[in-house]
Amino acid sequence: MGSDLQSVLISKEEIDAKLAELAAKIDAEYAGKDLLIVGVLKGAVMVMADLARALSTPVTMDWMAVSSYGAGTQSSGVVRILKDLDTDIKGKHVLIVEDIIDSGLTLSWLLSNLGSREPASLEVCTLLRKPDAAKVAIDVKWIGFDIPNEFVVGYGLDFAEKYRNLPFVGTLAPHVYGG
Ligand SMILES: O=P(O)(O)OC[C@H]1O[C@H](OP(=O)(O)OP(=O)(O)O)[C@H](O)[C@@H]1O
Ligand code: HPA
Ligand SMILES: [Mg+2]
Repeated sequence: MGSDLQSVLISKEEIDAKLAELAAKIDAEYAGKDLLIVGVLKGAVMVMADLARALSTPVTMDWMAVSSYGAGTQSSGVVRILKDLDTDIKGKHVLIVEDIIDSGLTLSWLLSNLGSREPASLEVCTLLRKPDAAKVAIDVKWIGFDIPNEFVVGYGLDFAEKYRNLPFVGTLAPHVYGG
């Protein structure tokens, strides 16, 4: 596992099973509708890739890049758009796909930003959520796992851009980030 990691919190098998479960629910919700899934770069790349392949509903995919964490383990609270959507979402059914909701600040900002573009519907699917870290309340329709308020890495999630390619979600040893 390497000395930088403290423990495996959610295994690859648990992630796969959860995404299959979420995909079945999303398929049922959007049957007969055109669905655009929007991945929030960079963290959501793994969830997007695996969730999209677990869905039976044909989807189109677009990406937004925002950043609020920089190189630290605390949200700066300031969300910057690094890359906007390529497509106009007016009148479309949009599902935002996230890796994690931590303080909720990123998603709260995204929901208001994308909501103002008048989509037909706007929902959220996230693999992880930290209920004890919430600074704003957000209505999230599909949640994979509620996790403790610890900094996690892997399966898209980084610490200073590292560890995104781990196939599981793990906790980082405090010495790595000065904890
Ligand atoms: O609920 P919050 O406290 O706002 O945190 C969640 C957001 O933070 C992470 O993104 P980050 O800004 O680190 O960019 P990245 O996806 O490129 O790593 C994560 O991917 C979410 O988008
Ligand atoms: O726990 C986390 N780990 C990695 N990136 C994050 N972005 C928000 N919370 C986290
Ligand atoms: Mg990050």
